[in-house]
Amino acid sequence: MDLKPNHNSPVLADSVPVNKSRLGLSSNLVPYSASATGYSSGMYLTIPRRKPSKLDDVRASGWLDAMQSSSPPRKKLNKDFSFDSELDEAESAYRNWVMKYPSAFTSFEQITTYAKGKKIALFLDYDGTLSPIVDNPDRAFMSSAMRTAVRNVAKHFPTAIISGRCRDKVCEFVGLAELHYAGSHGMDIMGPVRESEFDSDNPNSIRSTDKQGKEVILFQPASEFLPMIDEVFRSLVVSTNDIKGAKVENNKFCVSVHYRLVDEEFWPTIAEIVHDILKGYPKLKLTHGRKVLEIRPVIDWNKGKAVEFLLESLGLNNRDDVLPIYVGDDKTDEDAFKVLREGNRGYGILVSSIPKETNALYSLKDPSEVKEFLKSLVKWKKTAAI
Ligand SMILES: O=P(O)(O)OC[C@H]1O[C@H](O[C@H]2O[C@H](CO)[C@@H](O)[C@H](O)[C@H]2O)[C@H](O)[C@@H](O)[C@@H]1O
Repeated sequence: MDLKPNHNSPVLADSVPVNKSRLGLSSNLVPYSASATGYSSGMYLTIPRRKPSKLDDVRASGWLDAMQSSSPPRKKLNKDFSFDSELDEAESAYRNWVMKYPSAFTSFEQITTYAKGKKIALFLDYDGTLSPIVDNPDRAFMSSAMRTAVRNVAKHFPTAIISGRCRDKVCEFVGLAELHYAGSHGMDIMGPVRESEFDSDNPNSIRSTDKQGKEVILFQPASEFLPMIDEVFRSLVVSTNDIKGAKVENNKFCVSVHYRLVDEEFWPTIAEIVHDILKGYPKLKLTHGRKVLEIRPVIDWNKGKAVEFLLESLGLNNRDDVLPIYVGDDKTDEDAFKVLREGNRGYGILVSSIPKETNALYSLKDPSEVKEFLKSLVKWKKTAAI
């Protein structure tokens, strides 16, 4: 089966910009200028080397570059108070990008033609996909129009939310009991019980009940990391306490360190703090999100694996008559796009208003386009059923 739209779709890597430090040319390997050199007591010219600082560590690891590139640059006004040519360039770059990753709207017919006779399974990320990105993560509410769109779509297609947030928090934000939820980037899944698949010996899989009293399976592949994550969360809260605007969020199996409201001057300090704490925890790793550093266990589990797990528990995995669609905006969603893209299993839709490297096949500009796309799916399903 060929799900690809009509474009060459390169599989691309991490979008951290390439610079000297990523190429291993860290600043302490570069000779200093003449003014910094001196003669030793002997005859030889020596080049004093600065002791590598913590800042070098975070630079060399590419963290600072990634932090700086984790959100679109601000639009600039020129002295005539009109947007300068950078904007035109940005627009034309976006137009070129959309040719490579067509809008799921303009390709709607292509998508639905392929979906005819198939069962669509829908996977939705939360922040930046169902809710717009806002300064305060505790106030990233979904509009009631979006909630209605998600509720309606879930009446026709099995629908799951897969978020980096703690599962309870994202359940509360979405507020729809009829959906399936995976929190902590897929490391905390509440899915339906499938007797045939339930492995009672698997310590990561336990039977539980949801808030409505329905029997469910809780799959938590990183459960052993809970005390460690909690410890790191507490250390980070203490260490970032004096940095204005910094916010540490406990997402149960991972921790988010937000720097959206931190003055850029202090971003290196945030990076150093996280870097230092992580040094003591080799079983934890760092990933980058939208103005957020995310600490999570080094386990082979991600949003892509969560999609596969949910498809399996819904009895929809490896079926030619099933079309999974995943909509997301962030780097962590790339794992899910990749799973769907490899083996032409389904469609990934990246939500972005700026060009980004992605494994998705289609794009949508922002959450309001996501809402319209969901509504269109419902409309199509209703007319297709007549
Ligand atoms: O997988 P997601 O549902 O997209 O969650 C990823 C992270 O989203 C949240 O942070 C982001 O959205 C905030 C609210 O708009 C914004 O303030 C922040 O800068 C963004 O990074 C959430 O707070 C994190 O815990 C999630 O990991």
